[in-house]
Amino acid sequence: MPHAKPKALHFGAGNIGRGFIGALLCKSGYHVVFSDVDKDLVAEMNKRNSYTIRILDNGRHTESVSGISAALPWSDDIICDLADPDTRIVTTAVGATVLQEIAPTIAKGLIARHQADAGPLNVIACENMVRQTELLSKYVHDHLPPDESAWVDRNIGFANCSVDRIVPPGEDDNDNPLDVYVEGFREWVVDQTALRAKIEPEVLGMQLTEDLWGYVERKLFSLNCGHAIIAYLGFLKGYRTIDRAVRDDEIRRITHAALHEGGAALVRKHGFHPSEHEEYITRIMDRYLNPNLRDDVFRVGRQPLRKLGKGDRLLGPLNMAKGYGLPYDNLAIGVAAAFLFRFKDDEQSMQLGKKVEDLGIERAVVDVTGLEQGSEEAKKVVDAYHALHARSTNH
Ligand SMILES: NC(=O)c1ccc[n+]([C@@H]2O[C@H](COP(=O)([O-])OP(=O)(O)OC[C@H]3O[C@@H](n4cnc5c(N)ncnc54)[C@H](O)[C@@H]3O)[C@@H](O)[C@H]2O)c1
Ligand SMILES: O=P(O)(O)OC[C@@H](O)[C@@H](O)[C@H](O)[C@H](O)CO
Repeated sequence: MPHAKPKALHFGAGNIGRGFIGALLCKSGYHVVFSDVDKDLVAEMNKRNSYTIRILDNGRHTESVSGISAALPWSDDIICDLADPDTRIVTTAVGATVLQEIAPTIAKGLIARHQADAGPLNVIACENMVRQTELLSKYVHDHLPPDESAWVDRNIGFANCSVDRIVPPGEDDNDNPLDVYVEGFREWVVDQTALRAKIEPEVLGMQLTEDLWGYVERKLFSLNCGHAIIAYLGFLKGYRTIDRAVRDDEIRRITHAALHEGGAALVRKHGFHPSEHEEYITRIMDRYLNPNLRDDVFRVGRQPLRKLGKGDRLLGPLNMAKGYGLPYDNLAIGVAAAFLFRFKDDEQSMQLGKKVEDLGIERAVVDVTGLEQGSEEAKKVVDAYHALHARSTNH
């Protein structure tokens, strides 16, 4: 049955899905269908159809989200939703490593949409990585025959974006397990040039731009960079939450200095005004310090192999700073700390530990980060690793 309202389909009903993207779409007048692999979560969403967002800034307040529904990704309902002319927008927040898993469903749904002559649609992946929606588009095209690929190119806008709001893990003692805790700050910037249809109704708080890359790199190489450094150094000193870790003088000094190292490179590359970028850094440091969020160092540090990727939050700014001949010593400390992060429930952290054990730290650094063997930057990371390892309380 078509809904009277325009529809949005959102993959991933986790923290950012419920706490930001799905909620914003709902507030903008869409009926939001969440799709998640978690059967209990899907059942709960269909039972309650609503939840509360608790905004944890100084003056705490709440927002309620209602009129939602949910379906499992492998259900026929999702294909029907993708083929429904009322569906205007598809978003994801499943994790960058999961995009490949949802691509076959999206491809199948888009073929059905073509057959139903249901018109254009925009897809926006809200994962923390550079060119995340382009990657999803590539995976989707891998599942399309050539004639369908051509139709999708003409009718489906795959738009990259930058998405920013800290949404920590939820608390277990809520009456409604769907409730979610967020910070007040939010920013969602989308590449307007890739859209294939006007986003209608307009999504409140979604900023459209023809020049996305400055936003993407500014956010990933600043907020996420500092966040990761606090998580890894915090773990080594035995802190459980980001706000506690960043209150440690040494961690705060290294993080702040790393943000300035990456910041100097960002200012050079994107032409940001230095004093505005300074304000951006100050605001980020304040966000880390928010004591109400109690964000988990294991959530923020999760999947260190992804975070140590060449274009990701640590190596991205390090390589950029190095490229401009700027200092990067504190960024190198952050990279080194990532090699010491261990959490038994985090597969990547355990794989990373095994790699260090098998190859030794010098070769592991080269293998994981793509830094050149014997280079000044690889050496700085290895030296910082040895210094941290010697002092760590967690090893
Ligand atoms: N939490 C944040 O502060 C935040 C902010 C900005 C961006 N992000 C990005 O959003 C994404 C999700 O992060 P999160 O913190 O919400 O994680 P999360 O673990 O809370 O949510 C991910 C959800 O995706 C679901 N999922 C996993 N595989 C799936 C599949 N195949 N199909 C459908 N659903 C699937 C999970 O069950 C889970 O509910 C990540 O890429 C993250 O980098 C997170
Ligand atoms: O989601 P990840 O694993 O890429 O990164 C962890 C956090 O840094 C991240 O989720 C931030 O909270 C978020 O990017 C804030 O906008």
